[in-house]
Amino acid sequence: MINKTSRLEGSVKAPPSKSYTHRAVIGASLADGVSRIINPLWGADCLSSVYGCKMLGAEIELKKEEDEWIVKGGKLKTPDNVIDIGNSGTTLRILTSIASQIPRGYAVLTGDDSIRKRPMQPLLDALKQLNINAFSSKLDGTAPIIVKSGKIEGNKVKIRGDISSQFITSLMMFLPFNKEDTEIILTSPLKSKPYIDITIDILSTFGIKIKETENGFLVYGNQEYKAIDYIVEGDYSSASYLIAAGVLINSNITIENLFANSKQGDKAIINIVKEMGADVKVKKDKVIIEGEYNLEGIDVDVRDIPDLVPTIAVLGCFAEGKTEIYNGEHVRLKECDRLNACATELKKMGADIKEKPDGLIIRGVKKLRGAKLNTYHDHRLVMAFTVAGLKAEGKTIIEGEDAVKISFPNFVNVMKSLGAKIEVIR
Ligand SMILES: O=C(O)C1=C[C@@H](OP(=O)(O)O)[C@@H](O)[C@H](O)C1
Ligand SMILES: C=C(OP(=O)(O)O)C(=O)O
Repeated sequence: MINKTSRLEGSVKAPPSKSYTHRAVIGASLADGVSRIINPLWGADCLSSVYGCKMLGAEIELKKEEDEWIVKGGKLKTPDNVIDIGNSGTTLRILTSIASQIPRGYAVLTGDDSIRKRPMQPLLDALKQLNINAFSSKLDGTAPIIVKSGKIEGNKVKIRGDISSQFITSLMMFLPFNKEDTEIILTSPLKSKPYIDITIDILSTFGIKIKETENGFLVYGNQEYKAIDYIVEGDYSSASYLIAAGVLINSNITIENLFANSKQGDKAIINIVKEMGADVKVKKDKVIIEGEYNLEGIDVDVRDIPDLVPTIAVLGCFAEGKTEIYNGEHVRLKECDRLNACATELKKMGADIKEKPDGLIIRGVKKLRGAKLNTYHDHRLVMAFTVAGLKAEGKTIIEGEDAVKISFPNFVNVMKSLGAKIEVIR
């Protein structure tokens, strides 16, 4: 239950990056040797990657006190059971390609109700072009996915870029095992590109080279992952809820562990709130928010920042005039249809919000009223709607609050430490 909060104060650390943690643990599992992942995200999605990598042969020790994961990788094995990756799209997509490199037999990857609806066919079709047999058990392009052990063949693969960049990340992480250099050719414009930049960035740390080309990417063949020590940076998508709360409520807060030179696309949240009129201060490794701002509505292209949509939708509700979110067709393909969910639920608070095929049009009403909101088992909706609840008149009940464990397990405590009036009712 959330109550209107009139002041936020204090200093908090942004949780570690979900995207970097996934790639770090999977890359380390492919490297012959021992890697250390320092400051990993202990969120359920990243633990799904840990579990999947273990099932595929990595030895991983999770050291809570040291806040480190020790990964001994390099030898893939045939899993002795189905791999249940829970709610994590990133894990499902990346491990589908990797699983083809087990020495013999099959791997089966599945997950929860939401994951078994998320698109996989473009990746399955791409793998087929490389002589890898992976298919949907229901023959409808969704998990469970059955992957057959096989040798990569060919030097070209075509894939569309507009459904999920995770397909391309997946290919990038497995193609170093091809004997030949492989060209990834995009057949439609790439969305969520910054996540590819994250992949290329961390893969270079593992010693894997990828080149951007005119039509896509070139992954060099016959490359070996090398073991590394890796410190995971803070997560801008998770920080977006803290930043949104900070600019909407009278605040004096500092969010540490956010690096100004990060490759994360979601650092765009800084420019979005600045453009809306909030004078947040950006330092080398932190963001400072002081005061309370009157925000103005803006148009936001979310092609490369799909995960910020719920945050921007909430900001738009409290801004003067119109906020338009566009280029976000892929935002419907996440844990739930987030465009529809934002429109449906924020309306319950009195928001003026219209759904379009590729986005939302929000007319700021300045005042929302507390309501009972469904969050569709979606962590980002829980966090964005919490921010709306802190600014709304009266009480807001957020159903399914425990979904925050996916990407920001201590979200409620962090918010409470800043003074947010939140009570968890179980
Ligand atoms: O590769 C990643 O770490 C991610 C890519 C994005 O998905 P899409 O590429 O499917 O848009 C993003 O929404 C997701 O939360 C994380
Ligand atoms: C869509 C998300 O993650 P994934 O695709 O890994 O499930 C997310 O974290 O918002």
